[in-house]
Amino acid sequence: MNAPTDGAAGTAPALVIADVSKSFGDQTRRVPALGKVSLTVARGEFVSLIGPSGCGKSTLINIVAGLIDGYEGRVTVSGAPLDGPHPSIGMVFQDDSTFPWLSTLQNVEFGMRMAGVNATERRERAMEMLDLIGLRSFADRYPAQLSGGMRQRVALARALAMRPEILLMDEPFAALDEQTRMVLGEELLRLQEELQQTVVFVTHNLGEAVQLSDRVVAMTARPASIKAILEVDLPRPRDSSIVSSDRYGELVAHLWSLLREEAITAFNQRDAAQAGAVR
Ligand SMILES: Nc1ncnc2c1ncn2[C@@H]1O[C@H](COP(=O)(O)OP(=O)(O)OP(=O)(O)O)[C@@H](O)[C@H]1O
Repeated sequence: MNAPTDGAAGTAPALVIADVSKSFGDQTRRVPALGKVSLTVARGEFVSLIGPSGCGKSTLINIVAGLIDGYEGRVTVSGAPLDGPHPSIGMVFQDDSTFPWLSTLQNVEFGMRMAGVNATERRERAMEMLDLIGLRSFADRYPAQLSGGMRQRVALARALAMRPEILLMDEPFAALDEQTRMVLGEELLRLQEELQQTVVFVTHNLGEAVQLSDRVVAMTARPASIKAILEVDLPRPRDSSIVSSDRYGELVAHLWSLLREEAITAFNQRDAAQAGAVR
C-alpha cells in the first residue's frame, strides 16, 4: 500500500506535506500541536525545521515517519499517500538508538534483517556503509566501547543502509558536544552530497541549520506553522569551515530575526503553563 502507485513516482517530489495539522488530548483538554503546515521537499534536498521548544517539530516529523496518526491533511511520499510507517523513510533520533547487545556491524545490519534482505547483501551493504562513515575497523565493537558521536554515526549508517528515499533526523546531534557536532555535521554533508539523499532535519541550533541545509523552515510557537523559509545560498560542496564566511553569519542573524519573537512567545507559553500547574 505504501509503494509508489503510479509512474509519476520518479518525477514526484520526495515529500509533500499538505495542510497537515494535529491536536493532542480529548474534548475536555485539547492541545493544538501543529497548525496547518504545507511543505514540499524535492529529491536530494536538505531541509531543516527549526522553531522554539515544544512548538510541534517532532510532531510533524513523527507524522511523516508514520508514527503518529489521527492528523488532518495529507502527506505523500514520492507521489504515494502515506499510510503508516513507510519502508523508504529512515529515521535517526536524538537519543542513542543503537542496540547495546549488537556489534557495530550487527547494528548496521539490523534494519535490513528486519526487512528480509538476504545475509550476503546485508553484509555487503553494511560494510559499504561502515566504509562510508569510517567505522569499518570498529565493526566488531559494541556500543559501550564507542563514543556518543560514534554511536550516532552507527545509527546514521543503519538508517542509510536501508537506502531510504527520505532520511528524517530529529535533533540527532543535540546530545553531543559542539566540536563533535561540527565534525558529524561535516560528515553528514559529505554523505548527503555523495548519496544525493533527501533529508528533513530537526534542530534547535541556528548555525547547524544554516551550515547543513538548502532551505531552513522557521516555525512559529505552538501550534507550529511555517513562519518563513530561508533559502541558504552558501556554495556546495560545503564543510564546517563555511561558518567563518560573512554570508553564513548574515544567514544565521537573519534566521534569529525570524525566530526571536516566536522564541519569546514560546517562553511565555511555558511560563503560563507552569504557573497554571502550580496554582
Ligand atoms: N503524545 C502526546 N500527547 C499529548 N501532547 C503531546 C504529545 N506529543 C506532543 N505533545 C505536545 O505537543 C506539543 C508539541 O510537541 P513536540 O514534541 O512536537 O514539539 P517540539 O517542537 O518537537 O519540541 P522540542 O523542541 O522541545 O523537542 C507540546 O506541547 C507537547 O507537549
